[in-house]
Amino acid sequence: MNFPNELVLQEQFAAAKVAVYFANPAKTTRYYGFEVKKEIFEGDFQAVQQWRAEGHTNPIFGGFKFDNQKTALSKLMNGYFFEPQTVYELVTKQVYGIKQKLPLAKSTPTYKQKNQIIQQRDETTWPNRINRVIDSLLTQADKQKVVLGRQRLLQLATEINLVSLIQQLQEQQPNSYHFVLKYYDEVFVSATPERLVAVKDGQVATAAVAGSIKRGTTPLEDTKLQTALLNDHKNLQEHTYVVATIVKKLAHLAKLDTISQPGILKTPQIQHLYTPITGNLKATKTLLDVAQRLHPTPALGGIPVEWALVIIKETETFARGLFASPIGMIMPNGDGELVIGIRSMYVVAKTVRLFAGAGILAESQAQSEYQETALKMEPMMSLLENLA
Ligand SMILES: C=C(O[C@H]1C=CC=C(C(=O)O)[C@@H]1O)C(=O)O
Repeated sequence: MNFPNELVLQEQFAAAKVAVYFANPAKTTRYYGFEVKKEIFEGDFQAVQQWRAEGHTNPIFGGFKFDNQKTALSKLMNGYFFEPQTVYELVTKQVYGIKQKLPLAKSTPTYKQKNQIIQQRDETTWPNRINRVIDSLLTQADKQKVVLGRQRLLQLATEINLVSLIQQLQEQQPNSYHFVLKYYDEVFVSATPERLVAVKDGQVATAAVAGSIKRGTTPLEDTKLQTALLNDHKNLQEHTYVVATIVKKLAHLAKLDTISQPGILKTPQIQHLYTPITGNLKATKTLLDVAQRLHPTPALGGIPVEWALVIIKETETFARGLFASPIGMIMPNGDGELVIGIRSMYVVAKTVRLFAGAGILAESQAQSEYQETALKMEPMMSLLENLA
């Protein structure tokens, strides 16, 4: 049997009952997995660890739910992992010193008209709720940060074309991980720039991604915004909290390399403060041990974390499910990669929920945090606006 080309895999994805597509930011590794060999619903870290230890021959894909809140919405959003019956791995090949980039699949468009967003509803009370949280941060010196999210509800004219969705992701979001998980009529999509943890051959890699600003419309404006972000007190503080917490939490699991000053991570719509954190994982420790220890980092939860989780529950109007959660892949040998389910949406037929959050500190301005969440919804909005 010939190895199918990527378009065939995308068509298989659209036709499958259960499927996954997972790609790294450079798109040098792209996975497609189809149909269920084994699955687990609502597994927490321990349950998935145990389920995994029973053995699997193929990689496992899926995600955890963010916290202990359950959503009545769906099975998928309450946490779902599956071992596909078939997994295809498309990898860039090193051909005698020349790195051959894998060509991205392209279908000849047969459509005449793009899908349309016919209704949009935002949570307009969000800034008021955020102001209350800012007030309580101002009066409690021991509470530093909480990441609060909001939803946007959309109605589409027609159901999503999944072949077009994967192709548009590849075209529009070159610097992010892609994760598309399909379970019957439910689909969760993320174009996230944020890695929670990758483990390979005893090496662990994570990163702090927190602190954001928009992209400029010209190279000059873009550089000015980048400089502003690198010198902005609120964003630097927000970022420092995340780095310090990750380093502290990893101390007994890994021997970390030296941590550098924050750099910049750019996606087409937004730029972030970014600090990669790497090291040697202690023997006997696994990807899931590290993920359990780190989640939720203060880039998705807050400081102190227990307080932040209560504020999230009180302030947000929905259970997060896979939004802001560890999602990704675990290899049969226990290595793998989990990323964070942000810049994401949840689709059932023609109804779409977009999610975005922002780090709230005492010095935050509710209105500018609202704008930041709108910016973080842009990747999914732009995807939907261009779907066949
Ligand atoms: C919660 C989100 O972003 C987090 C990740 C990166 C930067 C963030 C920030 O600058 O606020 C957030 O902590 C989201 O995109 O929905």
